[in-house]
Amino acid sequence: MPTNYVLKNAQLADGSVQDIQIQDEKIVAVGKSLRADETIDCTGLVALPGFVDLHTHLREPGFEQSETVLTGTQSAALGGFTAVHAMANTMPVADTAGVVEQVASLGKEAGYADVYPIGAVTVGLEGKQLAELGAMANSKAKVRVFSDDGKCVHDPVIMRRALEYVKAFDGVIAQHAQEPRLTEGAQMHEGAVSAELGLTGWPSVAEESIIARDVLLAEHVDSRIHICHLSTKGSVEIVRWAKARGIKVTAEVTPHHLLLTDDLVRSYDSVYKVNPPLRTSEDVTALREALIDGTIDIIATDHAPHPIESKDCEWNAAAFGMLGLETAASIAQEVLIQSGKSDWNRFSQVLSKNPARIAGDQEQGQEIQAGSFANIVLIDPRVKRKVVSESASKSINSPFVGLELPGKITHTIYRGYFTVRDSILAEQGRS
Ligand SMILES: NC(=O)N[C@@H](CC(=O)O)C(=O)O
Ligand SMILES: [Zn+2]
Ligand SMILES: [Zn+2]
Repeated sequence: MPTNYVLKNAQLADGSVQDIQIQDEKIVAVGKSLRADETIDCTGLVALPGFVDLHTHLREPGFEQSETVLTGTQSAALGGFTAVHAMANTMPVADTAGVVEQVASLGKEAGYADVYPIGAVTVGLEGKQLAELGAMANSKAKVRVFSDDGKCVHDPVIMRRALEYVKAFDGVIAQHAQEPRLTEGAQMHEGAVSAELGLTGWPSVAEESIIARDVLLAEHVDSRIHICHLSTKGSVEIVRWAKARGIKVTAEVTPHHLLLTDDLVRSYDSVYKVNPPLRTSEDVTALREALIDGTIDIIATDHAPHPIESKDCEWNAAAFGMLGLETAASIAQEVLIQSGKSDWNRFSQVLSKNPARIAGDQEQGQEIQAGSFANIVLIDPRVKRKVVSESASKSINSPFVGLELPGKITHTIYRGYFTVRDSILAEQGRS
């Protein structure tokens, strides 16, 4: 593995074509006619800061038959990610310094990406008692993002305390906005399709009412709130209103909510079962516009692997969740670039710079310039590819299999090392 090489003639987010010289962990120069021990021809490729996923389920500890930190970060590398934030709904739950340190050290051992554990907000995700946020923040894992994802922090007093607590270390609460009483037994989006299929609906208001409450709570205690997987037009309007008012709210959208609608549920194929549910085309349009105009800050995958037996059953019994790491960039390209509505600069903001900023990741999301850590992804935007079910993930619950999507990740560079080269995963991460 050369520690001194040049990526030749790569197109940067601003459209300029440059050489990028990398030495050890860092970018040492960006310019023309750079030389080093090895040269990699990047003509036609787009070079961007490595992607950062603020919402990944790595499933370890406890659900290793679905995914492990190793397989999840391999999948991340193939998708162009150099950092992932691992959700806390593991077993045991990541609600103590011990568990978050374990997840962080598994990430280091694997060596494919920075793994930042997300700490639970409440003990056991039970919504009753605040977890030891300070102990997790002060642990070796230095947790800054806290979430009960999978469950909503529905008690407003606990939410208020959590928001107040994380201010001390500039942390953020990431809320899974789902009013529990309004979604009891819910199986899909509540609307025309659920009525027709006779499935219990998940009304948009169940998401919107929690977001409205939480932005107001965040304003009241002057803290930061992040909204996970925004999925409705109404949610977009509330976030837009809150931002205009100066409330410190950030929001994410998943690739699947940018592309797919509840019409797909007519197939009763449980690969389309997800929380929050796939919504209507009107919602998809609003989410796309919000991503482009900055109301939505980031794309986060909500990569949620499940074993075959949890999906290969009737709709009502199937687990919620879908894969996302290896297809996220293609969907971002479809929505931002192929649509002609945005550019690589915005692409890079929503998949790298903004998630790194929200989470306070110091060594991620840096500009491609001398002095930055060499976390870089190279994309061939000209390629069209049909998504196949083979992937590095241990699970196969991708709703995108069979679809033709634009773009291909050719190389992922994590702290100077290739985790993916010529679209092939390195056998070992950064050991
Ligand atoms: N998105 C999902 O449908 N499922 C997630 C939980 C979550 O993100 O809420 C999971 O952990 O499987
Ligand atoms: Zn969630
Ligand atoms: Zn999730």
